Amino acid sequence: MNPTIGDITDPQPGALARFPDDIEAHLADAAARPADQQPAWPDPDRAAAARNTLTQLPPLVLAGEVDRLQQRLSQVAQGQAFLLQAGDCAETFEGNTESHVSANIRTLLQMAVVLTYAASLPVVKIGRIAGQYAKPRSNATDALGLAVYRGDIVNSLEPTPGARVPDPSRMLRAYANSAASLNLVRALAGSGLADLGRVHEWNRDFVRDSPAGERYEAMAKEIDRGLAFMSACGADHNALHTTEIYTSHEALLLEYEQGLLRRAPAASGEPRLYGLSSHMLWIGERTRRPDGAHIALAALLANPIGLKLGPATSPEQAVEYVERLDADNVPGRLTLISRMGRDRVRDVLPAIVQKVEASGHRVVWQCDPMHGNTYEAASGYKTRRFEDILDEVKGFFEVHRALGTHPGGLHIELTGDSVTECLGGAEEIDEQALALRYETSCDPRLNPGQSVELAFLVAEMLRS
Ligand SMILES: O=C[C@H](O)[C@H](O)COP(=O)(O)O
Ligand SMILES: C=C(OP(=O)(O)O)C(=O)O
Repeated sequence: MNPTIGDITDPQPGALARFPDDIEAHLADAAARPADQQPAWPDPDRAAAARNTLTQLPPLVLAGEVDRLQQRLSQVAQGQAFLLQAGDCAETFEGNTESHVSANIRTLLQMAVVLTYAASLPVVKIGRIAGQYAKPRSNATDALGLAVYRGDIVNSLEPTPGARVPDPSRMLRAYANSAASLNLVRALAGSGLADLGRVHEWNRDFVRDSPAGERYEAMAKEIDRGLAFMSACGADHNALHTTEIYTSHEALLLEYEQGLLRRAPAASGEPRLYGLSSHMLWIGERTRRPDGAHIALAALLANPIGLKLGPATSPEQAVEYVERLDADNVPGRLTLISRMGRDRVRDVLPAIVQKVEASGHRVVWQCDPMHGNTYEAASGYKTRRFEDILDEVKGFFEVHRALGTHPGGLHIELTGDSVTECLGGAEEIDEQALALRYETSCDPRLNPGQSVELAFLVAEMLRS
């Protein structure tokens, strides 16, 4: 077992009113709405106490950083940049190690270099990191009949009844773990790991070692020449050796998100309400009921917001969400993350894109090719096929090409560890191989080889 950061003692619950009356009234309204996927805390007062502690701790990110991401996403929405958002399905406290965090960031950067080159556009990089600890689940119990694991911020994966009891002190451990990984992410973004030459060197290793490497060799060589050219021109040191990496997670666990709300001056100078648990927050497929607490909270925040849209979404509903979550009509304020499944994306997405574009709102269109393509293998492992993932991305590009809209980004579950959780890819992982290194605590992730291969294949799509 890796050491985990210890619990923080809960203070007594105190007065929660921290904001001007009108904001408190909106927050009270949001909190009173139906909230799906929340834990049944055995002692709700302890959960309130943990939330109170969070209100007194430093925010994890700063409003200025959130505003900068908003500007970057506004470029994506206007077709001037591409968005790559990726990381673990579920972070764990035990997995919050230097090697795991660095490997995930390294994989994100490797993909980003290839996409930047192919798209000839800046790539905005957002990790599913430093807070991706809460999971929505399909069922309340697991195959053993135990209360289901809802992410390390709620309960433990350990298969015992006691370990599955929701424990509010885990919110404080999640905060501490997020602070630690965020600290590392910030350092990595400003240090050698982000050096473009070094990242490309890893991609060259991938091209050399991968059974499918030959196919990507020409592009890797072009990138070599591009880097040599930039360096010969004396391109700006910062652009070549450091990068910006933003954080995101699903805003699922309401007490946690409420505890990290802060009012801070926005870029305009006006104070606004931010969710400072992360730069970007998204609302998941299972918690996006229009009258619910999650959507109401997201609507109040100054952060860029993501919204997952599954295949049952109608174009009219999509427009309602957009009007609600992008009331001020800010390009890139809302990222619509389609996760339709490879067999539905070509049928369902076009009408949604057309109707939302016609509404005049400039959203980021992002494809999550993971969550609509999950199934259970005969061995019982939850998995996804690389070819299905690729096909959904292809469908997403086809839809946007046909409509003349910008296929703005990808949302991927991956890890920098060499796991065997998704089938296929150049390594041809088959169902027997799943057992070799199946480590996810929730959904199957692409491994580094599959992730970089996907980036090269998407690069081909971007250039075609
Ligand atoms: O990551 C996403 C969800 O938490 C997940 O797909 C739900 O998984 P389940 O169907 O195993 O509960
Ligand atoms: C749960 C997730 O996705 P979705 O809400 O799309 O199922 C996720 O991205 O972790």
